[in-house]
Amino acid sequence: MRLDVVSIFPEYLAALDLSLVGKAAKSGLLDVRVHDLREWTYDRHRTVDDTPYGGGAGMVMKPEPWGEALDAVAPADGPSQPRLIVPTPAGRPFTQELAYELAAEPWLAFACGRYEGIDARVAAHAAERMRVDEVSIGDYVLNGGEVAVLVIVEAVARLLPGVIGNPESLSEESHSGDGLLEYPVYTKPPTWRGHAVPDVLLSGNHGLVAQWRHHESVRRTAERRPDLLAAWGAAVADKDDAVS
Ligand SMILES: N#Cc1c(-c2ccc3ccn(Cc4cccnc4)c3c2)n[nH]c1N
Repeated sequence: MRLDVVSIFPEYLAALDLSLVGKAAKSGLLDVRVHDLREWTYDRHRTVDDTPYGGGAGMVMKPEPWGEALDAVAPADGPSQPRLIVPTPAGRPFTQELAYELAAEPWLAFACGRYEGIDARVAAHAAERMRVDEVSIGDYVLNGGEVAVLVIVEAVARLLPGVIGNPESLSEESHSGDGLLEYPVYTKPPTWRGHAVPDVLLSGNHGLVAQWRHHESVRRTAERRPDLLAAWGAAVADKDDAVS
C-alpha cells in the first residue's frame, strides 16, 4: 500500500517512521511519502491561507497550493488514482468498518488541513478524478488533520497482512468481531499490590474462561457503550430469527 500525506507540518508525521507503521514501511509493506504543502507556494511568505468568504473568524486554506500538491502527488493523467482522505470535524465517523475498507485500497492520500479547514473546492475538484472521503475521528475538535491521519494510518496499517504478528488477535478486539467491547486482560504475577487475577483465568478450564470473558465483554459494553450493546442485542436477535 502506498500512503501519501500532505501537510504544512510534515514533521508531525515523523511518528509514521516508528513502531508498527515504521516496521511495515521498512519491510516494504507500506510506501509512506510525506509532502510539505508549502512546496507548492511561490510567494515570499509561502502563504497557504486567506480570509473566509462570507466573513467569520479564522482563516481558510487556499485551494491553489492544494490543487498543485494533489496534481504532483497523483497526476490526473497517471495510470491510477488514490483514495483521498480528508480529516475534518464535519466528516463522517471513522470506524473500524471504514478502517477495513481502507486497508483494501492500494493507494491512500491524506490531506491534512489546518486553520478553519481547506477551501471546499479542493475536495470537490479532487472528486472529479478520485474517490474522496471526508472523515472525523471523533466528536471533539483538534487544531488540524495531522493527529487524525496518525490515528487512521495506524488503524488501517495494523489490518494489512503481515503487519502485526498475530492476526488472530484482530478478531477479538473491541469494535471488531462480535461488536462488544473487549474483556479485561491480565498477566503475571497472579497477585499484584493486593489485586488478584480472577480465579477462573487460573483454572485452566477453557470453557469457563470463554464464558467469563463473554460475560465481562457484555458487562463492560453495558456500562460504557450501551449503544453498542443495543446493536449487538439486535444482531443476536436477527441471527436467532434466521435460524428458527
Ligand atoms: N478528523 C478530525 C477532526 C478534527 C480536525 C481535522 C482537520 C482539521 C483542519 C483544521 N481543523 C481545525 C478546525 C477546527 C474547528 C473547525 N474546523 C476546523 C481541523 C480539525 N477535529 N476534530 C476531529 N475529530
